[in-house]
Amino acid sequence: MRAALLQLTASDDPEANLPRTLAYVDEAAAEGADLILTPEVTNCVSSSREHQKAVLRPEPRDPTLSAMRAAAARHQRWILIGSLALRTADPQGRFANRSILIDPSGAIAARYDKIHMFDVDVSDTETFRESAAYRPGARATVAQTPWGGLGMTVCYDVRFGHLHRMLAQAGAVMLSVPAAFSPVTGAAHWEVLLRARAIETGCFVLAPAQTGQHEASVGRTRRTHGHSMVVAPWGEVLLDAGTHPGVHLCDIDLAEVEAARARVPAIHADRRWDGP
Ligand SMILES: O=C(O)CNC(=O)[C@H](CS)NC(=O)CCC(=O)C(=O)O
Repeated sequence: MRAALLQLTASDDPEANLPRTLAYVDEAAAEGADLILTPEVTNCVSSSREHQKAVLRPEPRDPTLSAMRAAAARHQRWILIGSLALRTADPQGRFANRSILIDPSGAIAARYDKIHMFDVDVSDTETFRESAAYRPGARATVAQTPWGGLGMTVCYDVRFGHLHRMLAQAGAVMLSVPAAFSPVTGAAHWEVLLRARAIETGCFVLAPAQTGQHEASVGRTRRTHGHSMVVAPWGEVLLDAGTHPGVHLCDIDLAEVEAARARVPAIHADRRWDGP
């Protein structure tokens, strides 16, 4: 199976971001990718709630989603939109941070709303209150694909190891971790967290990331860590995309999942304790 991770530097303008994303999808399809993955908030990286209110749409009217569904059908490939920021019917006006899997007919195969909100003071200058803008999801999702179960997560979820273990126990052989990681925590934690999740679960970890300096017409600009990554179930880093935007390909042999789990059966046979 050939995966293509699209590393993006999205701005806060969904209309301006879309042509670049679609050009990368075309490139990935031409390179023979079976599954094309994009980062968290593919449509809009913004720090301004007012701006988001003005530019975001609910799922049925989101132009990025419509265009990606058409692209999946045109190329007959699977596409995982790492996430879209979407309007919802939430009475408090909060958005959804929603990961969406599209099948090769262009139909939506699965959805996952990010569960863990990044409400963190990383440093004096880097503070995040994701829960002020987004409504957290409440349901974990393992999507069925031709290559086996795909456990869907988003960004900060990567720090909650039990979610990933649960996804693996529910049948995941791949975990998607689309991200817009902060540069400070990225440098310290990103790779080791992804490798830990892969080793603990015996899953392939597919982690497409936002990278670089994100242009913003409103509010403060943001920087992200980049380093989109694929990690094998034994823990090897198969792909580290560095910090340049673009299409990054990685060939994956799903037989490695059972091989790793047979060598160290921590996810199935040797499990004894499921919490208090
Ligand atoms: O804000 C949006 O529009 C979309 N959401 C994000 O970019 C989120 C919240 S700010 N980013 C993360 O979860 C980074 C986690 C991270 O960096 C860590 O765990 O260290």
